Amino acid sequence: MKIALIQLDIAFGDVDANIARAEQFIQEAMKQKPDVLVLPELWTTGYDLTRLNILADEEGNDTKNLLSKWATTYNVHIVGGSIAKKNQDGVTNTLYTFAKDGTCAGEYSKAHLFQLMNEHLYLQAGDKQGLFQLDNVPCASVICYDIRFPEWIRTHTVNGATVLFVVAEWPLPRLAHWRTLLISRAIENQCYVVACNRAGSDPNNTFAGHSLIIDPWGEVVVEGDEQEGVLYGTLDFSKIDDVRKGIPVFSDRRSELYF
Ligand SMILES: NC(=O)CCC(=O)C(=O)O
Repeated sequence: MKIALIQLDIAFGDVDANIARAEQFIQEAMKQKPDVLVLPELWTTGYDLTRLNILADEEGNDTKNLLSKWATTYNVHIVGGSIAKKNQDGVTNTLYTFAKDGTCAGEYSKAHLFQLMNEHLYLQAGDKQGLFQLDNVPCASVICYDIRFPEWIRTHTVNGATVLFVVAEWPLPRLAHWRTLLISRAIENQCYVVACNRAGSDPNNTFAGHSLIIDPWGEVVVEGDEQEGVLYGTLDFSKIDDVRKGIPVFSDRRSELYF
């Protein structure tokens, strides 16, 4: 499975500009014929939280139509970052995955809201797991701060996920945490971690970039720098079986001892 990570520099609150820029990068990425494209967190609006009442996408309908169209037009699966989705209870930070046939393969709303960036003031938390399949590969998606909750990630891998997609707007001052947490999640879950962060700045933060693909042994397959751009990497699923056979963490778990 060949992956392209679109490490976008998101224009603050400018949905049309972000869609146009993302499509330029998608066209560039498709020259390498990836199977899966990944976009970052809140890629249409950025963290323009005070204007979400006008910017958020009603029921995610515009985003779903766009991702479905891109998936069929470019013949590629899309882990569609996340967007602000407006529904009757408020706004969620929601990730849609579309398969190349244009169908929605998964929907996940960020479960852990990040208070340092005021998410709790403007967003509702999700409460459902992010499991889905692409080409019969069991996958899961989570969003940014979720990676600080190993028990949440473990819930997904115990339920079968072998590829963990992470979409993020992770600030530069905590770059070391980003790398360490992602590598740890890959090692402890013996799964691929495919993590797409944004580049650039907004009025409140400078973001880290450093999108990463990490294999089930914890080795970095590819890592970006802080600049906007596209990164490519290939997942070799035999590595998951090899690592899990060598150190059988899942069958050695003592779930009766844990919370
Ligand atoms: N957008 C986010 O969830 C950021 C999370 C973050 O920066 C962290 O340190 O955790």
